[in-house]
Amino acid sequence: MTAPQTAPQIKHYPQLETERQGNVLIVRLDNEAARNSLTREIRYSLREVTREVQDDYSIRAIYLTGKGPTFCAGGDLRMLTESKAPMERHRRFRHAASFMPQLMTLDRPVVCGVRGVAIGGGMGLALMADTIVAGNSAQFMAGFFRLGVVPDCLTLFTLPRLIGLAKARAFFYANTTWDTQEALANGIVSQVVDDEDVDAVGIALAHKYAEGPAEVMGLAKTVMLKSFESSLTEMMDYEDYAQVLAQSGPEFEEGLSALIDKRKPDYGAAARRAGFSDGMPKAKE
Ligand SMILES: CC(C)(COP(=O)(O)OP(=O)(O)OC[C@H]1O[C@@H](n2cnc3c(N)ncnc32)[C@H](O)[C@@H]1OP(=O)(O)O)[C@@H](O)C(=O)NCCC(=O)NCCSC(=O)/C=C1/CC=CC=CO1
Repeated sequence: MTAPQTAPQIKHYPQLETERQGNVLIVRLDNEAARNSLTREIRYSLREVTREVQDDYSIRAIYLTGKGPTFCAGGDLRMLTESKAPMERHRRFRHAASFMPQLMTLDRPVVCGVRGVAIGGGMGLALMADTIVAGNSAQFMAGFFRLGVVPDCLTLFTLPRLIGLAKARAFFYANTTWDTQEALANGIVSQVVDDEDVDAVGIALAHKYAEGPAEVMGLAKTVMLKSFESSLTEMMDYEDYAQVLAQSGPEFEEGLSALIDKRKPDYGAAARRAGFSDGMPKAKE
């Protein structure tokens, strides 16, 4: 039995544009009129597409970006004028938040391309990615205290870890805006390119990541995220567990034999041959 050559199509989700390029999924926030703010539709769609990717190991990396000149204007301000009843608010925000841990912990590399403003929750969304490629116009803005809301979209998790507690406090308290050079100097973006090159560079990087042992990289990502809440001995255990899993999988088999044969490994083909492309074990070729 041979593996299918054409990649399965991704479902359509409201206010998201999705495109399959081989084993890379491109996801574009698609609500330019409201500056890609995090509407119910976008949050729901991000949650659902992340779930779909979670189950589909034929997708080996993601490129996330926004359509139009603004990456993401953060939380949908219209939500703030809706009912103030505490339980209703709680439910609404829990629902609003449900895509975040899924995207943050997705066991596949995520590259984010940012052009224009990434403010508040929009910056939070970008920081959930493994790597950010910024265009010249990119601006990373705190935004939360201007509005009188607590920083959310996991920024209280990601930013202190990325830049340290003292710098994160100052960033939020002073309602800071970083241009690309400041974002680069603070290490939240990996490179700055012309706006028109952001997609090409970001997608090429996602393909490069996808060429790697994506499932093994996913294990490493999961263990890395645990490092902030674990002791040294727990980390030894996680590493050990991840290593045993990795070395029992097709990607390690491929990596080792490619090294011995002095050829470039084809991890994608190895994973396809093993038949786990949609998360369900299949008969081997
Ligand atoms: C700098 C801007 C992002 C873009 O400026 P500009 O290109 O000049 O566009 P505008 O004319 O201002 O806006 C165009 C239309 O988009 C609507 N819009 C913009 N931002 C939002 C938003 N966040 N939610 C809903 N709609 C938005 C705007 O109303 C215009 O619509 P009309 O054409 O119909 O009039 C600039 O737009 C800007 O500064 N926006 C606000 C950014 C902001 O403060 N975001 C919130 C940060 S805090 C956060 O994200 C967290 C929460 C927490 C909890 C709950 C709710 C919210 O946020």
